[in-house]
Amino acid sequence: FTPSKLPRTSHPSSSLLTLFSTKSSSSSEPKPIPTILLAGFLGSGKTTTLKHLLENNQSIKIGTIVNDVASVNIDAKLVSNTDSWNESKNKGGVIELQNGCACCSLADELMESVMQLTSGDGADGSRRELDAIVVELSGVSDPVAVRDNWEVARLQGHPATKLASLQRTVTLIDASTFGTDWMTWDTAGDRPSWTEPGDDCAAVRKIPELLAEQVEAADLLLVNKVDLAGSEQVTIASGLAKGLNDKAEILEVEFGKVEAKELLGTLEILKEVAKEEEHSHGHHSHDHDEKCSNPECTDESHSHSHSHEHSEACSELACTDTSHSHSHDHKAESSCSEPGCTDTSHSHSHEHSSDASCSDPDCTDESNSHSHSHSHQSTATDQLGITSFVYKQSKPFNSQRLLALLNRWPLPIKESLDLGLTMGSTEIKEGQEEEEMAFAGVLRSKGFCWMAPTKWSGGANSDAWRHDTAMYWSHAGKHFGIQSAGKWWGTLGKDDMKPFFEGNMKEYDRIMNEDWVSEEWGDRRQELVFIGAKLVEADIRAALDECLCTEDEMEMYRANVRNYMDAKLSSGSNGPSLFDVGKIDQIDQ
Ligand SMILES: Nc1nc2c(ncn2[C@@H]2O[C@H](COP(=O)(O)OP(=O)(O)OP(=O)(O)O)[C@@H](O)[C@H]2O)c(=O)[nH]1
Repeated sequence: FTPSKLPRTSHPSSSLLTLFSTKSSSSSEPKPIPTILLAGFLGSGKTTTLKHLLENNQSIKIGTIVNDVASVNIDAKLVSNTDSWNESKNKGGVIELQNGCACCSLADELMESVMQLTSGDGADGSRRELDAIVVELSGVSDPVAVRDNWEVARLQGHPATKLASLQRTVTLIDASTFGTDWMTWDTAGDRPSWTEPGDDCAAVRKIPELLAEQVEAADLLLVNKVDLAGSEQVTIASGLAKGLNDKAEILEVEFGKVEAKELLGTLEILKEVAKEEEHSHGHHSHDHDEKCSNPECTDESHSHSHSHEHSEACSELACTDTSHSHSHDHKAESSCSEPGCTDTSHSHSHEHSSDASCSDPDCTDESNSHSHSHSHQSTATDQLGITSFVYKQSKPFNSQRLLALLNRWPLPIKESLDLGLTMGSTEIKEGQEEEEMAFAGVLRSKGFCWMAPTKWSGGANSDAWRHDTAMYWSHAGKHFGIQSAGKWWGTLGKDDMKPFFEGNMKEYDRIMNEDWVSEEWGDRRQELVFIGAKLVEADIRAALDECLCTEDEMEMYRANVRNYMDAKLSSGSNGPSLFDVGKIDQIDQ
């Protein structure tokens, strides 16, 4: 297990490591089907979004896998119904994942469902031709864990990963509750019907942690229910989401109304489908440009979802179709950043072809679909003053001083979050310690930390294990926790590490370049990300620096390591057990 990565206590699913065929792929194997994870809290609108996708795309054949927490999978029924109503040629099929979460207990079933979905298509048993697979996760699933499991399966050659490739995570956010949920003390088990009795894995999940994981994993964030939420709630939800994950595209939507290409994230799917259709039906699919509003267009087989050239027509008053989200496609040109475009109901997502005009230095989309979301979200984030920084140090924390600081850390309450986000919360009030106030604006912090042992001897009371153990620090909303994250790579020599990276030397090089702080200490380090509203970075850094071991403490640390090793060696045991990888994870759980 890689000590430099966040371990998921119950994943990767050990059962995924069970036996399956590791046949090597042959060139005749078909291209894997692009697979999308649809995540989001309970009730955020996943099923609504999925239904909208199935109802409003006439040419993409989508297979769905629906995971619900309850023993009766209502979502699967809803989706199945929608799928059945599709024109028969586009039916993708629906598979239920039931009574557990796909991130752990159902990991194997997810793989099997993919196999099932892509195998027979009924009568002749031939392979079902799908353009995409959408997996609707349960409201308490962690998409990162699903991806981790998938990757383990892929590395092990699971046949499902040859049939489908996990490409994208789309997370729904309920704009009307996001701010409140962020500041709750609840665990998922505290919410009626969020989890099934006995599903302890899901029940103990802290709601803000789940929210953070779901948001942070996303390639696309759909801030849903904007009709229900007030504009301030939408601003807070979008701003918080942007602060947690500034790499994701963010769209504000209602009833999950988003165009298929936004959700699926790749125009390749659509292009291939369009090509196929053109071949088989002649001219059937058409570009949704000016002709789209052609009053004579009577083609009922498509949804009349509109794409426009970016022109005055963008704000076309005559466009009264309420069934679609008015997400607009533009050709890349100077008018892309047109200051006059004030339509806040759409996302300004851009589609343009890869040509000379695509010289935007910020454009990193390798697939060339160049899907951009901008302006409204960044404005929201700017207004909220959400920023982030990384705290990196190559010394351990004095554990007692750090814990004392954390005890004084004022975790914000809901009211002050709203206040903090809209007015700034880092103003120092009379009688309050500057250091405490420095942390008031922190909404999320996470990363690895190195804590110096406090007792090198004393049997069960000894915490010498800290020397080897990377700690994962995770704070979301009111919840704060530090737990073991496995061993530092520095417990091994550079050469001993190499066998762990066979086939992935890039990661080895990355660790050497980015994480390996010194020959003496290896990758032991502090690496903490802070995200918050109007953070006073210098004060937070100063408060944390105060907790680092002093030079004298470092000398003592070194002496203790030497003594410890000498004692171990002279005890005649099989070498320094402190450095045995994989033995002490459970100590502080
Ligand atoms: N007003 C409003 N209601 C919405 C919107 N999106 C979804 N809903 C409603 O919210 C409720 C929950 O939506 P679902 O799509 O079932 O949510 P979900 O994420 O699939 O829920 P779970 O599968 O139970 O986690 C339904 O009653 C929807 O009709 C929206 O944008 N606005």
